[in-house]
Amino acid sequence: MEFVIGSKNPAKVKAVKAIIVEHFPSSNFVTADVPSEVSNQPMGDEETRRGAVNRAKNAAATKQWAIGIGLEGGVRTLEDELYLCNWGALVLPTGQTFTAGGAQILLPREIASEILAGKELGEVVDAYFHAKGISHSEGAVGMFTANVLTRDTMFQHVMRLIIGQYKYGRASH
Ligand SMILES: O=P(O)(O)OP(=O)(O)OP(=O)(O)OC[C@H]1O[C@@H](n2cnc3c(O)ncnc32)[C@H](O)[C@@H]1O
Ligand SMILES: [Mg+2]
Repeated sequence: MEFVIGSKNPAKVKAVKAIIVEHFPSSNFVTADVPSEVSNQPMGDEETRRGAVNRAKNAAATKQWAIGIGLEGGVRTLEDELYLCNWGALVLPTGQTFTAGGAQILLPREIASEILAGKELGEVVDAYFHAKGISHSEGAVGMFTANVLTRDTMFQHVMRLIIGQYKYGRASH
C-alpha cells in the first residue's frame, strides 16, 4: 500500500507519517506538492475541507493505485470572531473519500483584521511573533497554546480520525 501526502509542509508530513507508521507499518509514503484548488487562505469550513479533499484527490492521482492524504488549514467566523480551523481527507484509488475536522482556536483581533484584509495567516502569524516559518513548525495553534498543542500533533489527531474511519470502512462520499 502506498500513501501520497499532498503537501511538503514538514508539520503536515510529520503528522501523517507518525499515524501511518503506527497503523500501516509496512506501507510506503511519499510527498507531493499538489494544488489545493482553493484560496491560499481558505475562509470557512467548506472551503478548508474542500482544499483538504482536493489535495488528497490530486495526491492519489500522482501514482497508480495510491491512497491520497490532504490536510488543510483555514479560518472561520464564529459569533463575529475569527477562529483557526483544520480539515483532513483520505481518498482511495476508487474515489472513496474519508474526511475529518480538527482543532479550532480563537485568533487575536489584530490577526483577524489582517486576514480579513486579504493576508495569509502564515505570514501574519510570523509578523505577529517576529518569527519565520511558524506554519512549518509549531503553527499558530502551538504559539497560542504555549506549545501545549503543536501543529503536527494537532494534525495527528485529524489523521487518527481519518485513518480510523478508513479502517472502519465508512466513507464520507
Ligand atoms: O505547504 P502547504 O501544505 O500549503 O502548507 P501551509 O502552511 O500553507 O498550510 P495550508 O495551506 O493548509 O494553510 C493555509 C494558510 O493558513 C496558514 N495556517 C494554517 N494553519 C496555520 C497554523 O497553525 N499556523 C500558521 N499558519 C497556519 C498557512 O500558513 C497558510 O497561509
Ligand atoms: Mg498553503
